[in-house]
Amino acid sequence: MTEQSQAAAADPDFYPGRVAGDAGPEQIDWTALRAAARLIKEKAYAPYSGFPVGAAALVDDGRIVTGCNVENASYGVGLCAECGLVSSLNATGGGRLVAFTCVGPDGESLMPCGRCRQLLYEFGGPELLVETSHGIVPMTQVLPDAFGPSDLSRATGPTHT
Ligand SMILES: O=c1ccn([C@H]2C[C@H](O)[C@@H](CO)O2)c(=O)[nH]1
Repeated sequence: MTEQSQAAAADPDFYPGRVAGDAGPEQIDWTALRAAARLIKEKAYAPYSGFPVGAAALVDDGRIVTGCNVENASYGVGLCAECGLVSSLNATGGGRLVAFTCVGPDGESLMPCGRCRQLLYEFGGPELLVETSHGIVPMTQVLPDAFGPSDLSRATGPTHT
């Protein structure tokens, strides 16, 4: 059992990086986050789709992490901007995502794709604030009834036939 799955087993509300005392949407500098997403979008490698994406998130220690999409000639293995963002989060010290925004080719808000909602849930949990074209909403609205780390507490151990 890993340290994280032990923590998940001990606390049903566990998710990595959880802290008390969350900031509300009004405490977040969304303009700065959007600017960071627009800036990193310029680094996207999207020669196949022509659809550059930039993502930026505020971490609970105040730093901002970003990511851009990186495509591949083997289309299916392309990486979304959120993949780069969560990699950067972990590479630069970990922590919990507090607020997230993503922009598409026009620099305007873009909803994270289905898989990336799960990536974001892992590191932001249900309270992560997400900017959408219709306002700022918690992750519970973006990924309702989410499967998450705490569900793994029901594991029965390795099986094979
Ligand atoms: O949330 C999303 C949705 C799409 N893309 C990328 C994947 C692909 O490179 C391009 C077109 O789907 O946009 C992201 O980076 N994040």
